[in-house]
Amino acid sequence: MKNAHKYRPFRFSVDLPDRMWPDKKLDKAPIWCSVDLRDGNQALPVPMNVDQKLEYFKLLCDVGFKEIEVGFPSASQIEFDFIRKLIDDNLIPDDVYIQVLTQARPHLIERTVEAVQGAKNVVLHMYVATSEMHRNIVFKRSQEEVKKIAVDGTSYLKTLLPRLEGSNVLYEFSPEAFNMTEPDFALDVCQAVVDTWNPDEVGGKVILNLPTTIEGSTPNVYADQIEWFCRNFKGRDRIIVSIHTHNDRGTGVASTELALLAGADRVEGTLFGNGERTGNLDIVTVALNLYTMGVDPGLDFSNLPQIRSIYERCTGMSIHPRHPYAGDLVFTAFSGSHQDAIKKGMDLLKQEQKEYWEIPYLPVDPQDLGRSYKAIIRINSQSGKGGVSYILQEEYGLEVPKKMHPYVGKKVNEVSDKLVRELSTQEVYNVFMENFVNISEPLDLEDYTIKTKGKEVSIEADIKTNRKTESITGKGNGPIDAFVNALKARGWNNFDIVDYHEQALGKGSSTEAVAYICINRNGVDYWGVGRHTDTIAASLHALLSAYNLSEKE
Ligand SMILES: CC(=O)SCCNC(=O)CCNC(=O)[C@H](O)C(C)(C)COP(=O)(O)OP(=O)(O)OC[C@H]1O[C@@H](n2cnc3c(N)ncnc32)[C@H](O)[C@@H]1OP(=O)(O)O
Ligand SMILES: CC(C)C(=O)C(=O)O
Repeated sequence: MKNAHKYRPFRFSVDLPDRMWPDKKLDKAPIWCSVDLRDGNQALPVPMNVDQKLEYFKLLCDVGFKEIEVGFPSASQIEFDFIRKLIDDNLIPDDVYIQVLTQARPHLIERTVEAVQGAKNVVLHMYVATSEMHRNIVFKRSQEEVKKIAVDGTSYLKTLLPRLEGSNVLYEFSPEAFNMTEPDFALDVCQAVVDTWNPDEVGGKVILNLPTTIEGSTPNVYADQIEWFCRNFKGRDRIIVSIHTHNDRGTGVASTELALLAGADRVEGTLFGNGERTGNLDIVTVALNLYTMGVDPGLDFSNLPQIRSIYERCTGMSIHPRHPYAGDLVFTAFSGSHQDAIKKGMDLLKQEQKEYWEIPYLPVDPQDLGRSYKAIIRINSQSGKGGVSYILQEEYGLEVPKKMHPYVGKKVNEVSDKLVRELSTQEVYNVFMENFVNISEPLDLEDYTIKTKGKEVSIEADIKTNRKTESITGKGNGPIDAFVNALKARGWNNFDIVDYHEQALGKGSSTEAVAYICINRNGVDYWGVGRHTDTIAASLHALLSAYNLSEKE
């Protein structure tokens, strides 16, 4: 990268050697404000229409947002009409504040106030960019002149308050690009704006929203800026400190979390981080990060797939498969060691009543977010025996004995390696069935009869080979022992049973027996499985399967 010299180091840090935020903990939810319908919407190639906005607004209310920025009413007729519809059709829950954004220009302010007349609860949000870059490039004005835009805009808005008689009105001011503004100047503008609005006279607190409009530093620098601002603002109890981060450096979430440690009270963001360029802060992630630290976020994401589907339909955006919490693949392990650990964790969870969720590689219970356990393990050539046996157990109820896992895992791995792709659960099952279950060549059990006399069991079995059917007989202390002796007497010998397991599969009249038998032949272990409605038949098939597999090698 030969052009690094084009970019200069970040210049707007504060000097805060006694910073306190690194020792703080996130132990309560902030006030949340969704800006999906404004900042998110303004970044869409095709902004939402009124119907989509209505559906989205309902979604935000259902999730539990109490402050929702519903638009920039002076921007377009659609924005204006949507807000009017919300108010005129009484669609806003009584405990929800709608928020509207405007520049500090009189005709836009006036139109904004017109848009919200009659609303029960309103946040009037005005922004003026304060950064050096904006002052020089956009406004071409000095610090004092830019401050005057903010103060004059605030004064003008205040003169219109009588038009909102009967509404609960809060004022929000954003020094846009706060993070790239000289800290003293940002503080000075905000102080002047709050003094102009004078919350002691108007009532309520002023929301001072301090955005990283474009990210420009590491999150710790932003946290310092927020802590410094909170400490130095005169009349901290007259304001709510709000943060509004973007994600240009991919650290929108981190910036928000550190800024909360640094003293911010309120967070603006969007679902899944839709917004300008690389997006706004993803509120879902911050809220669920709190949740997974044991803090109730006060927002309900227990049906994330449904929220995601409404989001995708209304915005036309899609969610990356690895998007935190919401992506298709975030609860899926393909790799063997992860699968092994997840299977062990899930097995323990079934056996023990645990106080805390503790599954390696699954930081959150998928079911808490409306996801299932179905896809937590998927099989490809990176997968191992633990994952394969998890699928067989969870999807097909097959309790493959632990010592057999490596044999099944190897077969499945070979198939996936050969196909160079993921295997469906059905394919995993097929590999298991075809390679281990009821293997009937060269020897097949056609029929058998068991007789019991005292403790002795005798068997007569018809065994079909590729040429003919032979009847063999044997005695033993149980059916399997008798069958082994019958086989050995016929000369199909030179093996020992070294392991045996059985299970019932299914319920009621459709219950089947599954037997797993391991024989050792010439020092090598071979596992076979028998599946039958009859328990003894299942065991005999398991033994023959193991024997047949040893013959194939
Ligand atoms: C960081 C953010 O996301 S801020 C929100 C951004 N969102 C949007 O812009 C979406 C909605 N915006 C719009 O529909 C339009 O831009 C409107 C309606 C606000 C204004 O429209 P127009 O006046 O036609 O155009 P435009 O936005 O280009 O206006 C630029 C002028 O506003 C001035 N301006 C920009 N921001 C502000 C502000 N916050 N307060 C006062 N004046 C401002 C500029 O300096 C410029 O002035 P100039 O003409 O003297 O150079
Ligand atoms: C209007 C402000 C808060 C904004 O959207 C930003 O700075 O990103």
